[in-house]
Amino acid sequence: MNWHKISINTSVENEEMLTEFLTDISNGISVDYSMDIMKSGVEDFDNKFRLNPDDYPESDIRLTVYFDESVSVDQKLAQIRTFIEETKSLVDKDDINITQDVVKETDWENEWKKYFHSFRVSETFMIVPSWELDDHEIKADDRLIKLDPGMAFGTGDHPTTSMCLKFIEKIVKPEDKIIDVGTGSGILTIGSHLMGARDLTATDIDELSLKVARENLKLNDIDGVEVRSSDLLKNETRKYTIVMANILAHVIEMMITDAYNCLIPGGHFISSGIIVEKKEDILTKLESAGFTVLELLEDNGWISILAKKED
Ligand SMILES: C[S@@+](CC[C@H](N)C(=O)[O-])C[C@H]1O[C@@H](n2cnc3c(N)ncnc32)[C@H](O)[C@@H]1O
Repeated sequence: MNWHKISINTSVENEEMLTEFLTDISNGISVDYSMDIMKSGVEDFDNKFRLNPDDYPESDIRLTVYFDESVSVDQKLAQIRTFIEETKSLVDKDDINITQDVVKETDWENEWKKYFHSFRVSETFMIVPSWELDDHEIKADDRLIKLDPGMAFGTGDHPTTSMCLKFIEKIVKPEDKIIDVGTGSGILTIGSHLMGARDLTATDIDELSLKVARENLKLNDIDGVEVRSSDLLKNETRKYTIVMANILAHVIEMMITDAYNCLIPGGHFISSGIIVEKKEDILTKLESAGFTVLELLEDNGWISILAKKED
């Protein structure tokens, strides 16, 4: 099915009037705020919403409504234009910008496949999307991570993920017991399996991510991973040789002490998803929990840390 999408970019002063009107003539409305407005309204914005800065509108706000294909979009556009013309209390009318688009329902699932292709993440790790498995050349010592990320985070092209894979390539051994906290697409667990590790636990708080992770493990012919729902390391009683987590800095902060307690002496903590501005904070917290920081990687404003619990 196709949907008509109408977006209106305007000043924040018009939000209330337009929202009320658009709610009346549609089945639902979404409002996006500019980066500046979000920053002023959300405490700790950089930590929480920095992942997709391009998603924010350039105008103060963007109001978006959808109509199914049976509705006359021209009629809806005319209604909206008349409302804008006739409503005296709306401000900056010349800067109200209306755009219209048609969205195919199936595209939401498949559109991104056009942009996601095989690529090398580190010396030996290659990411290969499931729809490109047959048409790509493999070097003798390449480690292929076959992936269909679906709606879960973790295609390997985000620096926070690729830096984790570089640490995994460097330290993971077959005898390791590993927990991948916030597994997303399962990419770090698959990478660890390719390094020979077999005692693997992958957790996430999000059910959809767990489903995608299970599918990706299957795609890579990996059995025996414990995939389960969990909130960070709360209620974790097992001991591991490696804890890895690519979440955001404020979440990493919350789990540092639990990570230390879940590791055997000599165990490693790989943490990622940390913006450079939080670097000193996290390093201090790691050290005061008892970790020794072994290595730090930095890429595009993000850092990843390899730390060790001393023997
Ligand atoms: C940035 S993604 C990382 C995905 C993948 N590990 C990677 O490196 O690409 C963070 C993941 O952590 C999960 N997450 C967020 N908060 C969590 C929590 N409190 N407990 C467990 N998982 C959490 C999210 O659902 C998401 O899948």
